[in-house]
Amino acid sequence: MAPRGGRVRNLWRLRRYVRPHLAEYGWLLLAALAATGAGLAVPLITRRMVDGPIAERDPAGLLRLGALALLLGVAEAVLIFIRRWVQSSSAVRMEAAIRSDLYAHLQRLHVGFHDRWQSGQLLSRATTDLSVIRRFLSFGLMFGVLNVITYLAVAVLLVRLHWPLGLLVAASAVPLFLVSRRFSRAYLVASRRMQDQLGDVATLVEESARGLRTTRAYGRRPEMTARFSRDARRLHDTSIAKSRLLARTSAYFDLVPNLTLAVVLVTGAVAVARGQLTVGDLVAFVSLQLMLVWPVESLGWIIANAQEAMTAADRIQEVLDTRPAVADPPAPVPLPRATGARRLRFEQVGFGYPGTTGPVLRDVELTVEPGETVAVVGATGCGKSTLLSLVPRLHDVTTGRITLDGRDIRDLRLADLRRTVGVAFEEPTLFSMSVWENLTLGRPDADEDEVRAALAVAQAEFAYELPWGLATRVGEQGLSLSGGQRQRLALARAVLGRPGVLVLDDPLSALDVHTEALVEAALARVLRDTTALLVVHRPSTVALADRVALLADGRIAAVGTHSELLAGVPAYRAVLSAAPGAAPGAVPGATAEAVPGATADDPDGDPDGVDLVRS
Ligand SMILES: Nc1ncnc2c1ncn2[C@@H]1O[C@H](COP(=O)(O)OP(=O)(O)OP(=O)(O)O)[C@@H](O)[C@H]1O
Repeated sequence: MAPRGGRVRNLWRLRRYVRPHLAEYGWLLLAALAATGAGLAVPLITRRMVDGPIAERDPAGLLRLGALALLLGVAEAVLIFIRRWVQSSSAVRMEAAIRSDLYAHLQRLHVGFHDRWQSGQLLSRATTDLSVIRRFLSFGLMFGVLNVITYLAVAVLLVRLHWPLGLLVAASAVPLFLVSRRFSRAYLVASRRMQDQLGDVATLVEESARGLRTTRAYGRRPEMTARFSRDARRLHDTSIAKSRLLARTSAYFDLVPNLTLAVVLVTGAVAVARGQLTVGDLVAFVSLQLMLVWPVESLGWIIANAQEAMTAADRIQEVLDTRPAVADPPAPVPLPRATGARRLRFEQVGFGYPGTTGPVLRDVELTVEPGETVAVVGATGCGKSTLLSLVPRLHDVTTGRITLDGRDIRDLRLADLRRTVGVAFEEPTLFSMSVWENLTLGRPDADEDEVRAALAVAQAEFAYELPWGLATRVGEQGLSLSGGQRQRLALARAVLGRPGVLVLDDPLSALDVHTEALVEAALARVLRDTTALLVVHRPSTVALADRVALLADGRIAAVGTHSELLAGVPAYRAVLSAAPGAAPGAVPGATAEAVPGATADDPDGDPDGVDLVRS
């Protein structure tokens, strides 16, 4: 949590969203001041009525002044209506502008940021926190300014009517000020705690909704419910404590003006009896003082609202102040638009996730020649997916560099890089949009023929059989499709438009043997024209690759053809035989029939595989 000064500054920094509405705010303030002026004039007219027409029994004068009071009352009502109408709509527009900037920023932020932040915390910032800020901009701020002006104006009028009582009323602001200071400090802590806990609950709800199947399948509903109840109870307790704090302070804010009123009534009556004050003066004094009750009573709410808005601004700025770690370089190097395969090279690449001890990848040296396909094989958790994620710059290398046609990928414009690199992840994500939109996510300009060709490669023509064909909206995260169908659509998305580099993380894992064979055959044709890096778990998929890189302990332990590695690197054989789809005790490709050119007892093979490492 930022220090107090920082939080005020964070709220102040949102002024750029208010700036376009400054003129509206000016008019609003003017309307509000006019309404307050009209309201303040009524007690003064009442005073003249009491001391004039009523005391002198002058019905015509009474009617005149009554009509004037009525007119002022109507004017006040109309002005308040206009103020509220305009006020809400400009605040909603400001909220929408902040929300779209926040969303755009979240989209720009690197993957590492999203790894660290709970989605519920982001969700609550984009919803609850922004609503708090909208309430402050539409009501809290305006009433804060207006109430101070009203208080000052009334205090001046009261002092002019009867200075000792006027000063008494003005002095009653001192205890109010002291209470509000203590209250705002305590309320700030409580509101930050509540807004954070709200984010935790949102995270839990989101996680539970996503993991519903797993929870049900493992019969963990009671545990999940208990976990949710615990967090919800915590939020409930904080919320109650916060409300009680406000209730206690509001009671005090109620008490002060009412006590002052009692003193004024008694002292005022004595003053009237002594002839120091007219009845009209006393009526006007009391009426004006009554006008202060609401501004004082609402003080607690306004302070609470301002504190919540500061907390919300603090939480929003935490996100907006995070700079994308992966961004366009200041002077991007152009990547020739040439279609066709690119040369991908890892030069002494090292990488470690922020906040973790020790690198995941070390001194990775690997070249994938144009048109070549290299499979990355290794034990689970050795860093294969991490290695692939470096190519589209989901993360940046910690040491060394990755080049594309000799250019460091960090020197390229991100849009150029990502247009050149087609990616399919282990977990195929589909968005709540049509199949067509999902497919053309990275290439909105793709035409029907290109989409058809991509679907053919991925054996995903089933998409045409969906109720509305490619216009069918797939459910949240594509849940209405099977795992294999989602994977094939994700593969089609990656190969769409024949990117110069293809990065596929175990793209066929969810497919049955028959479909896998069909996809492999089609993919083999695509791979001929592109540079590809594939993470492969199944031995059968290794056949797609020209060469294989064995990753162990974050290093490339061996590089060679499948048959070379099979023959010469025991660790490779061990990894493949442990892989799903490998027959127990036998590795496909260990015989010459399974992978042409492979021999189980390659005479040139080095048992350690050290000589096979080349790039
Ligand atoms: N976002 C992350 N933050 C911190 N550590 C991570 C993150 N993602 C992965 N790791 C760690 O990095 C290491 C390599 O993970 P990675 O997913 O690259 O392995 P992998 O070889 O692809 O595994 P698998 O074959 O099981 O998919 C693991 O120890 C993992 O715990």
